[in-house]
Amino acid sequence: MGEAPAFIADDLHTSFSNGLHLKLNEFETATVIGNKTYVIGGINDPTSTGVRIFNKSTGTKPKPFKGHSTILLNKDRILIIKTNSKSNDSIWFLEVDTQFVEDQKKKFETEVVAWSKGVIGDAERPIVISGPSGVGKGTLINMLMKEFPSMFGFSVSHTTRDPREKEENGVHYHFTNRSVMEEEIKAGKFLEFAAVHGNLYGTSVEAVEVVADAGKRCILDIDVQGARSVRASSLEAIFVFICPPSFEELEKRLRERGTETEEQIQKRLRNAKAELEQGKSSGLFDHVLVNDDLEACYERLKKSSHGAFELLNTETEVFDLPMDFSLSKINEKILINSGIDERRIVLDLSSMKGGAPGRTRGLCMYTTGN
Ligand SMILES: Nc1ncnc2c1ncn2[C@@H]1O[C@H](COP(=O)(O)OP(=O)(O)OP(=O)(O)O)[C@@H](O)[C@H]1O
Ligand SMILES: Nc1nc2c(ncn2[C@@H]2O[C@H](COP(=O)(O)O)[C@@H](O)[C@H]2O)c(=O)[nH]1
Repeated sequence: MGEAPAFIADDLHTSFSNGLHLKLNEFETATVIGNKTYVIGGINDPTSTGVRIFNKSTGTKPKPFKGHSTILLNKDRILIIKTNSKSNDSIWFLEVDTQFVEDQKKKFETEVVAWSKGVIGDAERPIVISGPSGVGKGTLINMLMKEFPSMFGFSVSHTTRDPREKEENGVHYHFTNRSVMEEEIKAGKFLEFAAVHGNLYGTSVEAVEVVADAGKRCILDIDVQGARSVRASSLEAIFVFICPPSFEELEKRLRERGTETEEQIQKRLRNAKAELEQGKSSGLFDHVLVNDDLEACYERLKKSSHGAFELLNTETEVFDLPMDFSLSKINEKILINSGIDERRIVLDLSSMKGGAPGRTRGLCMYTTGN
């Protein structure tokens, strides 16, 4: 029996215990086994009994919609264009064999397909900043956010550690507890997570999406293990490692910050040794900066994030897609030919790149003709 992840067709409105919504055709039955739904029967092909297999799907799904057209792209994703919709909510992808789907398959050890929304416009590569505790990552990031508030957005991580004085939930971290976070990790909500200095820390997919959706470049402050996970993920980031000028200076900064107990400081310093070795030698990082003089390091950080200071194109025109259209593909351009007038809408996929998992940016859409 051939097994292919299936696209869920029109009129998605029956719910199954595995969270799947679909409408069965006449004479079809649906059986849920684990996270797969087997739809058997159907009246479309009288010569055989069709079997459709609906696998576990992940990502933000589109709201149920009636009309759509599909086109297969590179055999790794299906492009779905909704009819009678606004251009900013018309483009969806069902990823069947992308890197993101492969990652999810490994994680869940099951077949997975993933929805991702096509987003028109650009999103610059996120910046991952790592380095031992107390080296000055947060200080440098704050300087960047203060100088360029509309350009950079901070990825607010989840953590199971207690908030420090002046730390706000949802601003500095999403403070949570271990059992809740473990459940959310199992549910695939995290792009990366790691046990750091005795607590769990993680970057949710949503934390990155929120920043990208605001048209800003995302900054992640995460440890070396997290950086390694992000490097292996579908997020195309720039990786920067911050070193102290000496171990003694690192200890001094950590103590003078005054936010940890002596026991915690000792633990962080022990971990710093391994982190410094990995950071400097692993080839994981694109840039290694020494934070001796703060201003000088900040200037080098800005240079490392090359391209970051170009203006982001966040303004995109919104227009209506027709009720009826046909699709054709020429190279990297999808032509949406209106069935009613001479108007033709062009979707240019040539610069297609991921701003965040579950979101595809770098798409350009424009109209030609009347
Ligand atoms: N170049 C510098 N020279 C002197 N002090 C610095 C420098 N950079 C940062 N600091 C100070 O070092 C302390 C630690 O900095 P910061 O909190 O930014 O570190 P961090 O790397 O974000 O730590 P953590 O990973 O624990 O969050 C702060 O008190 C900060 O003011
Ligand atoms: N892997 C991840 N590491 C993270 C994340 N958020 C923060 N961190 C790192 O944890 C340590 C300690 O942070 P602190 O706020 O308790 O001092 C530091 O190295 C951070 O970079 C995350 O989401 N994932």
